[in-house]
Amino acid sequence: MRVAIACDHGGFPLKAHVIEAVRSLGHEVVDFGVFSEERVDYPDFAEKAGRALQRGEVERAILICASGIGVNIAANKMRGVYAGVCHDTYSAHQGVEHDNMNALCLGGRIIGPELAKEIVRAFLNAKFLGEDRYQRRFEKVQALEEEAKRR
Ligand SMILES: O=C(CO)[C@H](O)[C@H](O)[C@H](O)COP(=O)(O)O
Repeated sequence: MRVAIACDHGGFPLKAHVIEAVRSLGHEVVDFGVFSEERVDYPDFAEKAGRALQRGEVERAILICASGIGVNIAANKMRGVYAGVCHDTYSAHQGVEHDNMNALCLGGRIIGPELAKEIVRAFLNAKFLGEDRYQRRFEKVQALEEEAKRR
């Protein structure tokens, strides 16, 4: 699959390791930057990857800032983007299987490269189970999303 990757300066040191993990699974990386540790604003890069998800150009996104929190907040403001901060492998696969998470957020100042790579593998290998209860809950999330547009 095609996977968008975007980070800010706080996530930049981890980005190369994440890209390596994505490619090692045979997936294609679409890299939305950044390309240095020069200070930037995380919403700008979360938006680039989120728009690619919305346009259907990628199936998943991985966003990295210092904590994972900023990019997560920004990404979840975008329709059709379902992001979660995961610093353990269980959350990374369960978030996809149960919640249809399509964007993984990582903190470059929180975890190291080896754990990040395992988390990325868990996220990309997982599929939404779509069983009745998970589908029902996901549709309720989508209903909240629609309601937010009207308010
Ligand atoms: O981690 C973040 C938000 O949760 C941000 O993306 C920044 O990386 C963090 O705030 C650090 O920014 P700074 O300009 O290096 O202080």
